[in-house]
Amino acid sequence: METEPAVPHHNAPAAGSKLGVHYAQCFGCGDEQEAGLHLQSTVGEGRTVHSQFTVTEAHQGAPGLAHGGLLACAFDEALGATVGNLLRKPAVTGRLETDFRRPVPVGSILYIAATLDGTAGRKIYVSADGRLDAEDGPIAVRARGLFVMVGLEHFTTHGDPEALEKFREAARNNREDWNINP
Ligand SMILES: CCCCCCCC(=O)SCCNC(=O)CCNC(=O)[C@H](O)C(C)(C)COP(=O)(O)OP(=O)(O)OC[C@H]1O[C@@H](n2cnc3c(N)ncnc32)[C@H](O)[C@@H]1OP(=O)(O)O
Repeated sequence: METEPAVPHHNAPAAGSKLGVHYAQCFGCGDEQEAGLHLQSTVGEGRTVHSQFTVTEAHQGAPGLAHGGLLACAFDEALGATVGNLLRKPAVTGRLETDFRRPVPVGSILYIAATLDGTAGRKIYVSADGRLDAEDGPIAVRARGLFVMVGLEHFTTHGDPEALEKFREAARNNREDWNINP
């Protein structure tokens, strides 16, 4: 199947919009996960989303340095936020590749710029660069993801139905932040 340019949903938030927390318990962005990444994202021009996260002591692998798997988590979140908010269709990560180019010290801020690269049927291709301490800082991590669009039954069948209902209630009350309906 041929890859086509990804076309943002007509209700996708405009450039400059700050994206809210999509789920309070999410390790990537949730505000009820004390040791989580607390990633914050803003829609950029075109098919881009800019995210930031501050590396804390809770995120270490080696002393004073971020754990690689945790950095991959930040990219999963940043890419997922890009897919979810620009396309406004439920999708999950099928494949995530990360290139670790420089160590990321505790205390640094990672600036992640993600772009929707294209779609092919249910497949969504998305990629991102993570730069150290400034939007034009040196690239520390690069990632490419393949997300797969899923029906809401993916979450009802495999997830926690009670938590999902609370999530849907929050989404109904805050449609501007997140819309789980395709
Ligand atoms: C705002 C939101 C932010 C959220 C950020 C966090 C996002 C996440 O972390 S999601 C959690 C992690 N991911 C998961 O748990 C997903 C687990 N995997 C699954 O449920 C399934 O394997 C799933 C849904 C991805 C695909 O299964 P299924 O629906 O049966 O589709 P399937 O036919 O296998 O694949 C669809 C297409 O994707 C392709 N594909 C699926 N997985 C991969 C992969 N790993 N590599 C390459 N291609 C793949 C298939 O080849 C197929 O391609 P084609 O249409 O060309 O034949």
